[in-house]
Amino acid sequence: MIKVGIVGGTGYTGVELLRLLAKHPQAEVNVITSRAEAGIPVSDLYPNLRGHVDLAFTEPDVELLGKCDVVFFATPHGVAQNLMPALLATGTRVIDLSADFRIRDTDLWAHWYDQTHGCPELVSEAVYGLPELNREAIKSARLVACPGCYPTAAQLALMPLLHNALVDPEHLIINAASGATGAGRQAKVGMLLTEISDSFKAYGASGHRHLPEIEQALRDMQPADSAKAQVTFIPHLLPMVRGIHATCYARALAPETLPDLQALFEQHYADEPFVDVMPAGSHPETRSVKGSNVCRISVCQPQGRDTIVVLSVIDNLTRGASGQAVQNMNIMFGLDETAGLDVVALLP
Ligand SMILES: NC(=O)C1=CN([C@@H]2O[C@H](COP(=O)(O)OP(=O)(O)OC[C@H]3O[C@@H](n4cnc5c(N)ncnc54)[C@H](OP(=O)(O)O)[C@@H]3O)[C@@H](O)[C@H]2O)C=CC1
Ligand SMILES: CC(=O)N[C@@H](CCC(=O)OP(=O)(O)O)C(=O)O
Repeated sequence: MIKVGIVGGTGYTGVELLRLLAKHPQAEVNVITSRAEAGIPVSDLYPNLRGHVDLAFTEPDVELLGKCDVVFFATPHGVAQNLMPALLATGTRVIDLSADFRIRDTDLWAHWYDQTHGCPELVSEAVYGLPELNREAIKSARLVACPGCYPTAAQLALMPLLHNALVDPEHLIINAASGATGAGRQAKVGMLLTEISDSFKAYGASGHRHLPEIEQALRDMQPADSAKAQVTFIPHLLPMVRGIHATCYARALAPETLPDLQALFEQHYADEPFVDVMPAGSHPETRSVKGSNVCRISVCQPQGRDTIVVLSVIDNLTRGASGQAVQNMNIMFGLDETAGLDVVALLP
């Protein structure tokens, strides 16, 4: 069994990791940390785990975590980078769900995250954990930086088009909407039921920290000689608990010679266990992926004009965070990529 540690077990991504790993056939959680809840049994805080997880929270301790084969960080930005050098020195491998190691340009990171990076020397070693893009590099990585939730939905939607250089990479538009768990578990007035229910709004329209991350991966998936990316990204808050819906718009470079897009998408993702290209004319819905690691996609070309639209849905906590983190662990340890993730979405 792979010995797993989790730093930050009381947030939504931490408890989602526990839900998935509790049923993983080849991994067991040995250490789960929380400074505020140290000493408290996990199942006291999360009764859904009663009978499945027999552990208590402990203080984060590098020596204890270093005895694990792999450590997940489910902590706010800025935490993993401070513990990373000491932890990697113990020989354990790390999967970071935060944004600390996602952006290769540390000045750009500092600009968007409003703090100086605490561990710039390890940034270039980190592998961006989008398996459909970086599977080979993930296999041998010591440090995997899991993509953010909006980036995952948008990057999977646009990858077949950019990989085949079919659209203008400098005129991409991503309108995406997230459920409230995307904002984490901390108490904030703006996330109260009374503030968000029965309403819908955009936020961060003039700039959201996922923009540089989205653009970096959109460049990585293009042929090297033409890699550019300029994205207009507008996130929205949906009055629901889980799920992201991204509507992505791209302009065809040569509309008259476009291949059959449905066939292109189906072929691109034919061997991918966690991307489902839906039949032409489908409208994927967030509830069809609730609690599962699948990204459901559909592509269309409204009125046959030169704008291509790709619709993409994920569960922000599963494919957008903890499920993708477990998928990365499976790849790193040479396991069946779907181990512990063969879950049918909860519908309705
Ligand atoms: N929510 C989502 O949909 C997604 C979240 N993410 C990312 O995953 C990470 C976790 O998010 P989320 O689960 O929402 O959690 P929260 O940010 O709500 O939870 C944070 C956890 O980290 C622990 N923690 C906080 N500060 C420290 C510290 N200095 N040292 C050690 N532990 C600390 C907390 O426990 P305690 O303070 O008791 O130690 C708590 O368990 C974030 O970086 C987030 O951006 C990524 C994709 C999607
Ligand atoms: C609804 C909501 O507030 N969503 C979060 C993003 C979700 C996320 O967790 O992304 P990171 O891992 O990069 O933090 C936000 O817009 O800040």
